[in-house]
Amino acid sequence: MDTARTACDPISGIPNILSIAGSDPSGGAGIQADIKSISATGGYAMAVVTALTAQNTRGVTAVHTPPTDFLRQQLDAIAEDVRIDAVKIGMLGSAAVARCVGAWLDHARPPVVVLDPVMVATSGARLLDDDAVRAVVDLARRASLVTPNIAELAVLVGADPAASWSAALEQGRVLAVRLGTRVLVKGGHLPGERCPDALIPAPQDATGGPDTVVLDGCRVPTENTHGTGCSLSSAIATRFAVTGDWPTAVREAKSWLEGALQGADLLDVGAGSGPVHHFHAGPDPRAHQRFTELAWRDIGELRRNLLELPFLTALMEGDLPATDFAYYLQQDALYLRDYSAVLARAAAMAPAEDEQLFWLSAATSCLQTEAELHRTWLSGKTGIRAGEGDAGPVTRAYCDHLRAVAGRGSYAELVAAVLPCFWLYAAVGDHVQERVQERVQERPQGRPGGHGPSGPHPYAAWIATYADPGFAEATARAKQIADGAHRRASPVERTAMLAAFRWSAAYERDFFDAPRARAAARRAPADLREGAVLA
Ligand SMILES: Nc1ncnc2c1ncn2[C@@H]1O[C@H](COP(=O)(O)OP(=O)(O)O)[C@@H](O)[C@H]1O
Ligand SMILES: Cc1ncc(COP(=O)(O)OP(=O)(O)O)c(N)n1
Repeated sequence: MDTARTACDPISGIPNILSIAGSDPSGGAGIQADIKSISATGGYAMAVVTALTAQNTRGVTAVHTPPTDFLRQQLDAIAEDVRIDAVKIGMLGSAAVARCVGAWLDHARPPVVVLDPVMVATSGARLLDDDAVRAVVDLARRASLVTPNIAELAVLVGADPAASWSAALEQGRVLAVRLGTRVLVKGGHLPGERCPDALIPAPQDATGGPDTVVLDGCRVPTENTHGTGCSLSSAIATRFAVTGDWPTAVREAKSWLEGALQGADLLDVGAGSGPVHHFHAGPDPRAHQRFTELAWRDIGELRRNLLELPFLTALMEGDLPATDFAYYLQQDALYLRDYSAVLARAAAMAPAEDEQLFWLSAATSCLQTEAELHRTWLSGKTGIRAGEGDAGPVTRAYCDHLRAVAGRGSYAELVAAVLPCFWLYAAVGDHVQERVQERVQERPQGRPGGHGPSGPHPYAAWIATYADPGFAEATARAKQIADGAHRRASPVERTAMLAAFRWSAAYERDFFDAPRARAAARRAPADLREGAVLA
């Protein structure tokens, strides 16, 4: 089974996940748990029923298995119409059902298959007859990931259930070799305060590939653990379809499940082992809010600090030291070159042509602005030539942050990371323009704004560049794109967007403060300067 990065719908970012599993009418396990889990973790859920159980939180009283040709019709109906980004397989019940699903996998070839080899429910009820185990092993060879619990792991390797974490890991390794696929060993049924899981690579991956990844977790003190295996495997399938990385998918799914277990006692469902709270995080309230509103509010204090920076006050007053201004321009020119490359990356990741074109044009105008900075401001007025000078610590950190998001983050995260450069710069421009106008009205004869008793404003021409209507338009479009990306993002991505925006905003503020910080450092006694050798 091909396990390369999946391509879920690039526009919505919502993958289509198919659960092939049994029905648990009490809603805690089976397809009912799968649908809740897939939906809660950012996927679109589909379900094909393999078997019907009469079940509640205390146990299973009957199982009805519909004919396998009807199962095949359900599977074909979906595959003929819908792009399937990942499949999760749960209860199969019989060898015939397992073989039917295996034949369909060979035919439909979905890109990702997560198999939870359900054999026994928490209540102790058998959910797989004896001769079906071989058929499930056969099916497991076609899976991208198999997620047995301790008892199922023992059956699959033909041994007694592991009594310790190290024994479970050993059985997991044996199973991965036997099946030729990756295995998630789950510590849920072992004693102890911790509840680790471990992702064991497929043998072909293990040669020079990734090592076993242990994902630690704390044990949530609750009796309500019905359906944890179903919920976890569905969440992993969903998060893998979104992220394309197994350790990330398992980490995100496990962390979400921990929240669902913590919220389980809030539910009042049945007298036995109750279900977990799939929607513990609620429908993400941020889905209905604009990113730009959330983010702007989030950096309220930072914005106030930025507008009060001595650099801006001195710029407006016209008494900013020329060396500080030159340093600022020089760092800006260095920054713009990297920023342009990051914008080009956003263009490459953009889901639609109009967004692609927007980022490409922004990347181009950065390079043009950089050239203009050198031509008009740097070489002429400060004697600094193009490419001269090193990036200072703030420029370096800001560019590193942007490059890291461009390399590792999603499109939504990258859009959030590049936005402050548009938006805060525009806000600084508006602020400076407004104050300058106010002062002109207060002191029509004096600075700033032209010729007064103390002479022309030295930065009037620079301040005038802030009034560029083209930049205001581009800022409005970048904000609109960020709002769209946020609407389509998963809850995890929304959090990452806010963090990326917050970091960039902080660097943006520090960027305007960098000339002052540099001048202060230069005034410090020699033995306190960076790199000083102390006797
Ligand atoms: N009490 C608990 N606290 C935290 N995590 C748990 C708890 N019980 C199970 N888990 C986690 O739930 C997932 C399902 O594990 P497990 O219960 O072993 O499987 P199954 O539900 O298939 O029997 C695993 O990630 C496991 O670590
Ligand atoms: C219809 C159905 N499918 C699977 C299970 C067992 O699910 P699992 O998630 O392994 O749940 P617990 O063992 O934690 O209950 C089921 N009970 N019913």
